[in-house]
Amino acid sequence: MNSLLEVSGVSKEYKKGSQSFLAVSQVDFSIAQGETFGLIGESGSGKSTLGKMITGLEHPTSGSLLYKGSPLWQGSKFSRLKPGEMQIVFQDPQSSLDPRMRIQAIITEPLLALPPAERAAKGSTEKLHALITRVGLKVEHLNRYPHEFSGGQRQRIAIARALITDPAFVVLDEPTSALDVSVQAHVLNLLQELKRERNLTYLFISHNMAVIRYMCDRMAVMKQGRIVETGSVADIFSHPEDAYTKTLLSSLPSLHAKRVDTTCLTEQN
Ligand SMILES: Nc1ncnc2c1ncn2[C@@H]1O[C@H](COP(=O)(O)OP(=O)(O)OP(=O)(O)O)[C@@H](O)[C@H]1O
Repeated sequence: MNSLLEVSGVSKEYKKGSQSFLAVSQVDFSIAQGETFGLIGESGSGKSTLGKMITGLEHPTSGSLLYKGSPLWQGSKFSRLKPGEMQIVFQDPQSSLDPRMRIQAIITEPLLALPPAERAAKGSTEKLHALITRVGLKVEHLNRYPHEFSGGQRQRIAIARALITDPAFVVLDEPTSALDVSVQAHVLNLLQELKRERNLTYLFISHNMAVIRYMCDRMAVMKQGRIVETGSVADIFSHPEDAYTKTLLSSLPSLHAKRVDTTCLTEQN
């Protein structure tokens, strides 16, 4: 298996005055090229902190993060191999989109990190129109503001913003948790399709076992900053070993549902 990302012994300690708190403790896992790797755990278990360390938004206290075999962190500096190679989509599109910016400016903002020629190529009118249409929105939406859209549409805008740089690796941090159930499956299906079309690798963070089962190839279960179980989704769902994983599975309403239910949905975008 070719690892795209290798996380080894990674910890994150937050300090507040004389107090310190270990949000992530000695975490190890790897993600192969083309895989969707799920991270599940209760609120506060360290999932988002891990996603932020991988994408350079938080600095690990210790441990190593290798991307394509090269360290992501050099001392206290995050070193991406190529700007825009990694992107992150956050849970709440309401707060992650600047209300004062038009959609076109929001989607093209990540291109500012790219060299001018690449910025021009990736932000061409043709590419922008193709991308906005591909995520299920319209070209005329580019002139509007975030408040003019539904939650599902706003998350489609956030997905377009993440993809404009043609990333290879995307962290999806609870990308559908803030959405109505009727909209969730549409956005999940869009993410699956985009992954296939663009040869993406995902780290998919969720607290919903059904969503992890639907989306992921392998997964890790986190509790209080530690990984308690890692394996293929099929193995963990059929033979969970850790007591906490068993608890998560027992709280799943329909353990035998292989898919997120898309049958009774109405498209709300
Ligand atoms: N910047 C910070 N300063 C101090 N503590 C923090 C900071 N960010 C996160 N924490 C703490 O670290 C722990 C892990 O938080 P994190 O957001 O990673 O958890 P999570 O598993 O993603 O939770 P959720 O599912 O609710 O998003 C929590 O106890 C949180 O309060």
